[in-house]
Amino acid sequence: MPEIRLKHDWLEARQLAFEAAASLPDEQIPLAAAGGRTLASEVRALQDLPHFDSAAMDGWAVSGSAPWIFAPPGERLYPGQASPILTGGVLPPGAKAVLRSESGEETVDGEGLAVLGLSTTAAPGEPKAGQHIRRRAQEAGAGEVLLEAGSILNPARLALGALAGVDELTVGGKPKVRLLLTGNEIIETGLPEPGQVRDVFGPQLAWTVEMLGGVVTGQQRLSDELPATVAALSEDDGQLLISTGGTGHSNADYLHRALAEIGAELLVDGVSMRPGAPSFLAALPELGSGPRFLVGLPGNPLAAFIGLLTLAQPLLAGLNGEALPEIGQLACGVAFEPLAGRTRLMPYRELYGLASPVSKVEAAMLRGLVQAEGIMVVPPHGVRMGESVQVLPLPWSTP
Ligand SMILES: Nc1nc2c(c(=O)[nH]1)N[C@H]1C(S)=C(S)[C@@H](COP(=O)(O)OP(=O)(O)OC[C@H]3O[C@@H](n4cnc5c(N)ncnc54)[C@H](O)[C@@H]3O)O[C@H]1N2
Ligand code: MOO
Repeated sequence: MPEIRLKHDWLEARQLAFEAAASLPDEQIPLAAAGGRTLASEVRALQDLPHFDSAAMDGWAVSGSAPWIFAPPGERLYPGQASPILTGGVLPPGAKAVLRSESGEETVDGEGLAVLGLSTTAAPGEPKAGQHIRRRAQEAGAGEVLLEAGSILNPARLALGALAGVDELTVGGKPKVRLLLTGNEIIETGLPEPGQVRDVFGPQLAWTVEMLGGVVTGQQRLSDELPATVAALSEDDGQLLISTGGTGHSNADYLHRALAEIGAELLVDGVSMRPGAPSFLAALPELGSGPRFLVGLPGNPLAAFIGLLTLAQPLLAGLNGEALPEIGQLACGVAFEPLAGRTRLMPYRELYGLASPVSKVEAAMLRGLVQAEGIMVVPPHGVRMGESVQVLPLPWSTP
């Protein structure tokens, strides 16, 4: 466990959050739930693909050349025999080709026997040997590697897994995240009255967390009271809880009291940054299924987003077995005075190749973030105009 210290500077807090997490073990999950996951072990064809010879067209399986008489369905065909078949149907033994329905005509000969001949629209030479037959193993032989370990399971790969008859896949472990939204003043629909606040996290935080590599298993409104908070922190259902609001130490804030009551360990107790200073990271007591963490985000919307990038993003990267996300560099378009001990995280746009801060970026605002292309990291000692600053991409602008 990292050493516990209070009020970490921004870089240190980010690093601590990353180091707190060990990469999760691989897991087996149902194929249909594996979209977007990283395959941990290769998938081989369990049998030939396809596993039997079949028709690629509706029509007749035929042997020899026209005219054909009909053999009993499914039985071996001898030269001069045919039997009806549908696309995907099992080819009877002895079939040399499939004549598609447009190219054949069933008639009755002089003795009243059903006969298949070529229609007037049949192409010259039709049916060629092997025509319209899907051969066994033409896509893959049994044992061939179909999907490489390390590949991201996109829709085509999932479909191929299904075609191969696979029911479960072994994928890299991904952190399960539950969201706890505090605040008795929060309403989820309609226009808030004075004293009420419209919830800005419910509609998007889960999505943002998914972009950062978490699997959100649930989202819960948490009333401002101690027993409910203790109960919510004591459920054994994943690796990470992310809370919003209630990071303060007022009578209405219960997170810190609940953490103390359950014996949690504060790994990052506030970050010397603006906004988002009260953001914290705690290690929760283990309940049987491995390490559990709580990232506490402040209630102010922009502050919460900065807390998410500072603590939750690196923690999720660590749990996913990924590297700490890289920080970019950009020349700064304005000068910033020093701000004792505080790193400023400012939404910016790139203008003429320079990082230029946007307006409306107070902790409780959101219009600045809407205009932003990234977050610039202004160190406590300030920045001269034209000097390089560190920049973080927004989760939704990451390639
Ligand atoms: N005496 C002090 N007061 C405050 C301090 C301080 O150091 N001393 N720090 C300020 C800072 S900085 C922040 S940030 C906030 C942190 O507040 P909390 O995390 O305790 O959050 P709340 O008090 O619950 O809410 C703050 C603010 O955010 C609004 N909020 C909460 N949830 C939502 C939501 N789901 N959607 C939209 N808005 C939400 C809430 O209504 C409040 O307006 O504390 C400062 N105070
Ligand atoms: O840091 Mo608070 O996070 O200013 O709103």
